[in-house]
Amino acid sequence: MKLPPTPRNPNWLFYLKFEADPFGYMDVIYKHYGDIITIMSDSQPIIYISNPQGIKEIFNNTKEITASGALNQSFAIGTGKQGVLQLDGWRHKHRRKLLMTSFQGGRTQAFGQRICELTDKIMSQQAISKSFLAYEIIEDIALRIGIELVVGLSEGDRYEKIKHLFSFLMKYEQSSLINLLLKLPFVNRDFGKWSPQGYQLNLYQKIFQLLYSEVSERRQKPDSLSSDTLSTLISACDETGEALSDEEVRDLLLSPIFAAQHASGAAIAWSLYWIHRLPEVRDKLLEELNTLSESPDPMSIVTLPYLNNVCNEALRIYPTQLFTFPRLVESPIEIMGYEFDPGTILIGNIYSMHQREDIYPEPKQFKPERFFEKQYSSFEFLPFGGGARSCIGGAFALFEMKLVLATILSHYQLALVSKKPERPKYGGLISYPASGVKMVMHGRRNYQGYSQPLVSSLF
Ligand code: HEM
Repeated sequence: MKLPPTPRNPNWLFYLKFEADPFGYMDVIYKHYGDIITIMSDSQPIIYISNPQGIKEIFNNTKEITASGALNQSFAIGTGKQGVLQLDGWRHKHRRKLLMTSFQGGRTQAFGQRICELTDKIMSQQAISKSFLAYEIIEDIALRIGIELVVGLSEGDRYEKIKHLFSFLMKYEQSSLINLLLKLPFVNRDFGKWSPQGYQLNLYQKIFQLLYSEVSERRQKPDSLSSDTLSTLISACDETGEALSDEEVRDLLLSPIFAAQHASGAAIAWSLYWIHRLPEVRDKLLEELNTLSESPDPMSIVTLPYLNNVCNEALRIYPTQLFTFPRLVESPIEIMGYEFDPGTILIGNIYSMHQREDIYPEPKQFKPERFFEKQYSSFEFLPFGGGARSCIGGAFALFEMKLVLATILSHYQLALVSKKPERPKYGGLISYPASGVKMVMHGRRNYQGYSQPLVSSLF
């Protein structure tokens, strides 16, 4: 089997360069080796593809390529052994469908007003003229929305504990020191709760226990009026007609909460950054928001075309998930002139796909207009992946992005503190703003954009 080209660096140097500047290094690799490359992991070839034809094969060829759950076992530490990421075949399909019913259509639409209120409540707590890290605030909003949507909790002791643990875990895993320690093979073991990995496992165990208790209690007192994911799962049956076990329900809740917190939080923070870095984008967006009534219905916000394209462009230029989950070649297959044996791993390289100059002219420029000018195929623009393992929360994530951004933009006057570009950092699965997008609030904005004078004593 002749494999696609492999970057010449030894693996340790490859990972070091990627860690230091993930997007810059991927640009260099694309320029030197093209849109299909091999990275060897021990003796296992992993093929990264950033070509629409190749991506189409990964998403659509379900006969020779599977979305193997076994390849996602490393995430089980945070998502449990029976999480949707770890499942295969018909069981994966069935559980996906169950989860998707709670993230789609009327259920999420009814949640729109709540997203706007929550965003306004958190933003109104920011002091005027004092700087704050937008990524931290947005992550808090996204996590609250995620827990409420998935578990149905918005207050109380258990809610506070769950929220605190998810938030603390994210900070712990994004800390540069912990990240470095967890990469060292002789440190990355469970030596009890005083070791970095043992401590991390202990935090996950606490989350698992809290969610398990919530599942068991809700099973005792089901509420037919609740529309959260937990309610959907406890009233669902598996393929044999039996109810899902409490443990399985708990595992199925975990990856949606993590995704809502991490992926949505980073995507909204990146959008805020671009909007405030480019005054012409912010002004156009405000102009569009000013066409709405004073208290617009959330559904009129989500149909705004420029807002839609700002979100798309933010997801294009810095996609929060750089790669699709891995896929497994099950029988010999040819992709882009290369023949792959069973056992080869294929990954869609979302970032490099979104940076192709032939598809996105001036790819480094943030230009929402490009989405007015061209209709991109789902193999060219793929922030939510595609095929058998495509994002189950993609539609909800876009809905949430638009409502959070519209609420912030139309009610608050914000500015970036620094003129320096914000660097992306890659952690675990997602890329996020390395310095957290430092911003300052100058004041409130009234309906139609008239700004209110600064009255610090109000806050
Ligand atoms: C802007 C926010 C988000 C982005 C950019 C994003 C992106 C992605 C991507 C790229 C994948 C992998 C697709 C593939 O391998 O083909 C994925 C999978 C997934 N996403 Fe998202 N996501 C976001 C928000 C969410 C939200 C809000 C939820 C849940 C509420 C969610 C739940 C999931 C789950 C459960 C999977 C795995 C599906 C499976 O294993 O079948 N994501 N997401």
